[in-house]
Amino acid sequence: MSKQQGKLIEITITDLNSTGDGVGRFEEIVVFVPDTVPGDRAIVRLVQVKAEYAHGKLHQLLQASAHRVRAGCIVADKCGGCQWQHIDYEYQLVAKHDQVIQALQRIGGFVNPPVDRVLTTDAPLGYRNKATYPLGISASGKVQAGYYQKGSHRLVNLNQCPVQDPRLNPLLAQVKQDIQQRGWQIYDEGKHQGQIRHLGLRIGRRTGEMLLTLIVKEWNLPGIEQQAQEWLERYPQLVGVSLNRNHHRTNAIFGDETRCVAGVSYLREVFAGLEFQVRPDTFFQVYTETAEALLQVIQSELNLQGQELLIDAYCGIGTLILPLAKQVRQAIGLELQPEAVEQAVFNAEHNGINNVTFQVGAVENLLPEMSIKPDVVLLDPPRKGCDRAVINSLLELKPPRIVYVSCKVATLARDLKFLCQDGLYQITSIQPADFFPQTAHVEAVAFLVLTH
Ligand SMILES: C[S@@+](CC[C@H](N)C(=O)[O-])C[C@H]1O[C@@H](n2cnc3c(N)ncnc32)[C@H](O)[C@@H]1O
Repeated sequence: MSKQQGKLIEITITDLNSTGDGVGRFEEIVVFVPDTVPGDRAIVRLVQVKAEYAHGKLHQLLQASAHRVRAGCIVADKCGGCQWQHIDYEYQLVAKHDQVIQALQRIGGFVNPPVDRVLTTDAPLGYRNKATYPLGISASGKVQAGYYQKGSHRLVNLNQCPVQDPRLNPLLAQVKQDIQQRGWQIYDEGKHQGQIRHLGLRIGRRTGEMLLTLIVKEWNLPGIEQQAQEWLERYPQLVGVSLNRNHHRTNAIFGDETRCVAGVSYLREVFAGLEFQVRPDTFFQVYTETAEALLQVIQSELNLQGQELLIDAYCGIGTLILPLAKQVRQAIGLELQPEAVEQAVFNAEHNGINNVTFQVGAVENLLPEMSIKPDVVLLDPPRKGCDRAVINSLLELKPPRIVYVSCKVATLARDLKFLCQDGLYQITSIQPADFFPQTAHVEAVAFLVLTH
């Protein structure tokens, strides 16, 4: 038997899979190897062997691919935050384009999907406007913050992260020290004990305003008011410090309740020419500039004439619906999270947009109850995609145009298959966008028209 666990094999990497691992073949099986690139020839240690595939670990690089680069991060080989720091940026874009095509072909059954080049604003580092770091304790008792190692809950301690907006970095090391000095207990997920679980940082790219949030197990954190004031004084761009309580045994980061401890409970950001207030606990696209470029593609593709009724399902704090509302007769936003809707209502009023209303609830409950006939439905669901009830309502409502914004192409492909069954809808184009450089994640927008 030539494929035992632990065995060293020599392979050539020919592909990348959807989670970002290199893919090669050894004898009759497929081998997935993190940290490799198509074109690499390598010695790989088999770490898990199944009948038709195996997982391997890079042991020695014999010949480096032409697409391999030196990572822009010193912990890139350990940290699970990025998968593609070792791949040149041009090739990352090519790989993401392929990823979208493959998902549409394999999962959606589309033979020749019309996928455009990946949209990018060409700043593959220093782009993220938000960081949420799990906290931990080192063997010597030091407070740590960082990301988990690939496939584990072991923390890789960071004092800076090259994909984050560099203005957030100075806070990281100092806040860890302050937590240590205050003697606040770091949460232990095994025992479900301790006080602080995560450190959240957020920045308005255009305004420079920052928010600091501690995600805590219980509200009681002695000295937090004084510490929060000290942080506000030390960092003039920091406009608010909040606590968010998550007292559940869960992998979800944020809990349901957020309280501002010092300063204000939101930062201001300029997006598509509008001023938004963004809270620590509501969704906002992490790459502001590319999200704005994608919105321009949506606007140009839709070519709205001012007469349309638009529904934005999964509208968040109004990032997409508010700029679009200025180009239609009426807009309706649907959103599950009450805090996001509250913020969306504020953002609409603040920008003088008065042809938009919002409904709080799950799209799968709200949409089937709607008796109106929208001209355009915009969908921007979380990674799991649309509930089947949402797809069924769309098949009944038959809006002439659907725009589907997705952060997971597998569920996009699944949902497009349902919408295009029997030829009811046709995809006119698909625009991928690089919202997450250095990672294997890709955003994509599909434009659909009703055919009959
Ligand atoms: C990917 S975000 C998009 C938000 C917004 N379109 C934007 O660009 O900022 C998805 C949003 O859907 C909301 N959401 C998740 N599940 C939902 C559901 N079943 N019904 C309605 N909204 C939901 C989340 O709270 C989140 O605000």
